[in-house]
Amino acid sequence: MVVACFPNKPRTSSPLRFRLESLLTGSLPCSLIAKRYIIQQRLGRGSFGTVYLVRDTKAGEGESLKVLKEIPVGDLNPNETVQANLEAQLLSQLHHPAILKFFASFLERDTFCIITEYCEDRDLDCKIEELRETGRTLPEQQITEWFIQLLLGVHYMHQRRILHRDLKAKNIFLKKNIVKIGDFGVSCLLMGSRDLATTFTGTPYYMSPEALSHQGYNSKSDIWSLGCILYEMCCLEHAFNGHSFLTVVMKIVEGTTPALSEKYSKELNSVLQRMLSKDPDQRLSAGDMLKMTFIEENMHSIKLKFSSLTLKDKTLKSERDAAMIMCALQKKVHLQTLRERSEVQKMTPRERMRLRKLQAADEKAWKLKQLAEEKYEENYRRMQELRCRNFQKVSLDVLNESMAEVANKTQPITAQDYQSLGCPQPMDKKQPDRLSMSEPGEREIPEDPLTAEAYYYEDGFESCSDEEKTQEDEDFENSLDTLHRTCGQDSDMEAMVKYMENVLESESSGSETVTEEAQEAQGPSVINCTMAETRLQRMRESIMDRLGAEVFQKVYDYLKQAREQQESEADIKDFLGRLVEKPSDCFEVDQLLYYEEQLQKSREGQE
Ligand SMILES: Nc1ncnc2c1ncn2[C@@H]1O[C@H](COP(=O)(O)OP(=O)(O)OP(=O)(O)O)[C@@H](O)[C@H]1O
Repeated sequence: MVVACFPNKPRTSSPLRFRLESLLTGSLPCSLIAKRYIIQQRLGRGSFGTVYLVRDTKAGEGESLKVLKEIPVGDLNPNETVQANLEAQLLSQLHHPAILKFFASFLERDTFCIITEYCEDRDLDCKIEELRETGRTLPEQQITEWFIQLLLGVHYMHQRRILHRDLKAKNIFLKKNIVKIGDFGVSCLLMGSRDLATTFTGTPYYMSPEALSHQGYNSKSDIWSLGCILYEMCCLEHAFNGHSFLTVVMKIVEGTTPALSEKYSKELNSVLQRMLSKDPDQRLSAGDMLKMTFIEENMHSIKLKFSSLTLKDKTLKSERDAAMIMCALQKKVHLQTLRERSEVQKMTPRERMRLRKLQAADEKAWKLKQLAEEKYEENYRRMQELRCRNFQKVSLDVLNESMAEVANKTQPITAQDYQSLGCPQPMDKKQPDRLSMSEPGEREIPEDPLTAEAYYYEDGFESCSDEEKTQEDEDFENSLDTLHRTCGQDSDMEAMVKYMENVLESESSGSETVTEEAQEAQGPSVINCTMAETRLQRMRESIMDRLGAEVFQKVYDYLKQAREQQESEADIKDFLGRLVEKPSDCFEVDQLLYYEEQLQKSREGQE
């Protein structure tokens, strides 16, 4: 085995990385990245670069949190930069609810930045780890639901001739029970060649036999990785496990296909077997699997579930919107009252007096109306009582008598009543009243309650309705506008329902295999071997962090020699057991050696 060893020179931070870290630690004042992103927190570090949660200052409400992935790529020439941006543009045009949205990318000096959707419920790997730690498992229904979503996403990308090359639980993100595949197409965007992308992108546990034995990568290789993820969701451990890199590779290439426990349906197990077939030609494509009866039946029930959930969501949303409208209205009324008050302060004393009089009249008119109503009701009630009592003796005389009685008993509104209310008594044509005299122009207050109410309003207040549009009116209208826009947005669930409908209705399965050659139609990928070196350097740093620099060097030197001399697995395990607590901790050193060898080979091939 030819091994290329790279010097462990310390990495110099890129200017952008330094800036991002400074922004995060607060040593730099809050500033914008690419004129729009503000860093919020560091989410983690992957094998290519560091990931940050950012706020997009140009995004709409509820859509401002995004993810920035910064990847050091070394110096790129202008052609490479243009090509990288073109490929990134292509990725940003893909829309599927099961694919992590790729918003934008930009180059800043030697750092390539990718902006994607943010998934607040973390990744599937974290979820599986959490389940394992708490001794729980996922019910088959949930597994099938997530698996079908993944299948729909993979199908969508394969139809567009885009391969993932690194499907793994860590690249599946969870967002409100919707799964989203991250980094689709990114490997080719970053790697210098398809060969490099194939070799350096995959994660051993998920790599297909053909990818490991360099027999080419195609869409069926993504299906293998998806099968490994399905197994992991059911069993909470890798489908192909081992204490060393080589053991895992041997199990993948030559070992038996793992099966699910009895706990899971035989249909689900059969899907898994078809995905983990060693021969890529025997493996089903995403399109083929979506046409399987078991998958179709489950898709139907998920579609129904999602439709009813979105309906419920919409009802809740309408209620929320109604509350929002109410709140906006109350605010508007409150602001109008305040404005009226300030108008009053601007009035002359004479105007203010007139206003006070109008308000008092208002109050009195209301009280008068109440009083008239009460009297009217009382008279009516008495009349009814009387009618009842006299029902037996219906004679004209008696009736006349009764009516006279009623007339005596009814209580017309007296001058006293008016006085007690402080209201002017209506002008009596025969006997002009003192009060009414004092208010020239006042007319008679009618007995009818409604007319009585209107009595004092002849010289009413100015109406607000025909005033100019004010700021609060605009705010109010804007809030309705926002509401309207939000209502029009399709949720991920609705989009997923549409994709499911399309797949269920379509005749063809789209079963053809997407090969690397077909994918070349997109144009060559660019960002040279630097990415591979970056990845190896990151691996080296991460192993050293775990084992310590000294132990790492010992393990590295020993394994390099042992692999060259083809020593037995048992001997290697025995020796490593004396160097480290768990020989499996050396898994990544083995993997590093393998990658170094591959990179050396590809360099020799380029010369
Ligand atoms: N879109 C995202 N939303 C939420 N968290 C994210 C997102 N992308 C990445 N992360 C988190 O950031 C961390 C680093 O992610 P990244 O994808 O760079 O590395 P990785 O998946 O751990 O490894 P690799 O680089 O090999 O794929 C992980 O903890 C991941 O869960």
